[in-house]
Amino acid sequence: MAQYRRVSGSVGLITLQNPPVNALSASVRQGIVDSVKRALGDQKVKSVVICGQNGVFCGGADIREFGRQMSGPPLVPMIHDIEAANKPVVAAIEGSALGGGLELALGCHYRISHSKAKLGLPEVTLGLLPAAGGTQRLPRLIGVPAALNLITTGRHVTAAEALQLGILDHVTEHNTVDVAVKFALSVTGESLDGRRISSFSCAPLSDLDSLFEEAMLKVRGAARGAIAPVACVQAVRAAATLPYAQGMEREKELMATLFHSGQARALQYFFFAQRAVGRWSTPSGARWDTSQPRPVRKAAVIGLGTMGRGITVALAQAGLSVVAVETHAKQLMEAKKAVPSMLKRGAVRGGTTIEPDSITYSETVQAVADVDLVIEAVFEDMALKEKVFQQLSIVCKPDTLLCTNTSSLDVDHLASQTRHPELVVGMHFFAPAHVMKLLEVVYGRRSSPAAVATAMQLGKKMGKVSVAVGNCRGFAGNRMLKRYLEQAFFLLEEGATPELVDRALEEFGFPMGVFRMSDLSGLDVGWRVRKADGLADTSLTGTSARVRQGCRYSPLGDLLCEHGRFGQKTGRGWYQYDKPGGRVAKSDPWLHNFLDEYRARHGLVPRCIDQQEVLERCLFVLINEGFQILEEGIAAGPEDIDAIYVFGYGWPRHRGGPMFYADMVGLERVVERLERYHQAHPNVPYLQPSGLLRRLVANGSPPIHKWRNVIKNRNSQL
Ligand SMILES: CCCCCCC/C=C/C(=O)SCCNC(=O)CCNC(=O)[C@H](O)C(C)(C)COP(=O)(O)OP(=O)(O)OC[C@H]1O[C@@H](n2cnc3c(N)ncnc32)[C@H](O)[C@@H]1OP(=O)(O)O
Repeated sequence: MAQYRRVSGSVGLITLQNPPVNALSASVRQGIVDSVKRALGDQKVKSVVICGQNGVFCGGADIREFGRQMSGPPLVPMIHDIEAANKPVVAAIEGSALGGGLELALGCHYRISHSKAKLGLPEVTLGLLPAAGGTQRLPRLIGVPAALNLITTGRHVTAAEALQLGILDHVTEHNTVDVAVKFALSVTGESLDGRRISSFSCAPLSDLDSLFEEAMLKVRGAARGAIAPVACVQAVRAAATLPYAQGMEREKELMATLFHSGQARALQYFFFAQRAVGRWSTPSGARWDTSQPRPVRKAAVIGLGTMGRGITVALAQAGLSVVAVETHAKQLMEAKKAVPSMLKRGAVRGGTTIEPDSITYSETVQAVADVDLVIEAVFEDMALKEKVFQQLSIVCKPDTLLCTNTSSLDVDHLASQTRHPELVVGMHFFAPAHVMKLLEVVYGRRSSPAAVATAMQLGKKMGKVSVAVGNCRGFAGNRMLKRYLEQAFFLLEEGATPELVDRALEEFGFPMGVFRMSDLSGLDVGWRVRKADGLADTSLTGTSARVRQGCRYSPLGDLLCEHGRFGQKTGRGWYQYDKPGGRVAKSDPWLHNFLDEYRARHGLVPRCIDQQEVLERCLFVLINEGFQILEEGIAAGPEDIDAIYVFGYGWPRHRGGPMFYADMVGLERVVERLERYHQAHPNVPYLQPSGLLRRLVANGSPPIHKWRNVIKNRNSQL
């Protein structure tokens, strides 16, 4: 809807009304069309102001309408009619002017904004392009290079930057609508000839071809197979080379290729999925809207290795005062140097300032006596962690929340070491902890709703996407990853190479394939866990070398570690590097010989493995574990798993996340392929389709947003 009224005698004021962000739904567009017509037809009205209710100009087209039959007046002619009006139209921008919202403002003759507003054309992040004239008007207004940057990245800019770029005419600290109305009065009757952006030409550039070639190269490099950024470059090129009307045709044509694409569906699903994970709940009844978080002003970190340092930085960046504890003097000294420089680099990147004395360092756990929350980040060793939790339980205030940054250990067991198990939760950060967006908040059997709510809220304050998950080995992310890694090892045994497997995964859209990723994170990490679990026994020979607990097992990773090949840190792993710590992975003949010898030793006849098999084996088994996790209630919904994989494991966002990908591929096909692979590898039980996956197929493979109903029905029968 849009409200229309006349103010200050001669100004028609149009207010968009569609809470919470005044998205341009069919009824809002109809309201705008009707109001503009009224204003232009009213002789008493000399100028027009368009604003949005509740301090938000407009969050853009209504994304929820995209998957449906479109109705109501289309955006392009609506904006065209505003620009063609013979009375000045002023956009009064507060809050956000994004996507179609900014495109609407670009159709106005003047743009006035509050200093706190954010502007941008984020359509590319939804798999689209700004197809309401954005790709044609913005380059004409601010020049091709700046428009390319905004349109291909979708980044939001502040009002100050928008003013500098020339998007805005004026920025105010006062009531924006009042300022815009006054301004509209002041320009009444003035010529609008120089105010219609569609009549502008793009500022000439000396070498347009090389500018666009470079832009295309950059975009293709960063897009990892996403098609929208490429289409954005093509559309801006049309603005630079064609008259406006033809440019608009090109914009429409390019949008048509994107609009119904699987990538657009995936990205729009993911937009809502990110918001859905904020509405968390746990089986014990704790919920985002009813569980009260506790205030956390002062926090502590125990253990200042790589993770602890990152967490310390992230806490300080969130404005908390932090006590950083490390009992090893050398490690403490190193951390005292490293943390301030990490903070400094972060401040430069983010344009922020950090209070230098917000962090105090200590060599003893006693220093955490008065903190509100502790995050333990010591070495991944249960005995050590037990000791830390026992100590914390004595030293801390009785109501201090005790969190563990374990990546797989039992949170309930750690809680049992304390006097207040209800105040214990897992906070599983991803390295580097001050950079990576994902945080798994792991609730235990006894974690109180307030404890979960506090950890979730703290994560948000730290700029993380916090996902609540239940307690199990590896939680959601690493539990699924284990199956993916196992399949990758099995593929090597059967004839694949690390290069082949990695290429398939990288072409799928992962920034790194599984083997390059293992080399980066260190092969010794998994080896240590497998040794602790009694799995990494390379003394076994014959058939028993490749079987553990009755299931297929590959000792390849263990053997590599025994050769001292820990990945990048030792200069050798699945690949070779020019030196320890080197970054550029090169194919390693030693490794290929090693694989040949290994296969010969175990009587394995290598066969040709294609990329499709790599993707199906590695991804479908990971997805299958995801269904198992949903079945067990470890994750509340598919959106949680998808957010974990996109934000924590490099799953390409334009493929929506593993669970969305399964929906796209078709659940029946996933079941069929898993069954086939299970038949071929009967000693790999995880290739058997999970009960939930089968039930969804039996229920006619409902779309992903209906899966929760099937999960709920099952749980209510238990
Ligand atoms: C052939 C057809 C041609 C059509 C041409 C189309 C050209 C134009 C395309 C577009 O405009 S696409 C949309 C572009 N806009 C965006 O991408 C902005 C998306 N929104 C945001 O970034 C943020 O919501 C915000 C506006 C910055 C506000 O952030 P805040 O943190 O305050 O609130 P949120 O929790 O994010 O959102 C609240 C609520 O509103 C829903 N929502 C937000 N934007 C939209 C939207 N554009 N359409 C529909 N719904 C929207 C959001 O999902 C939240 O609801 P819940 O999911 O929590 O229920």
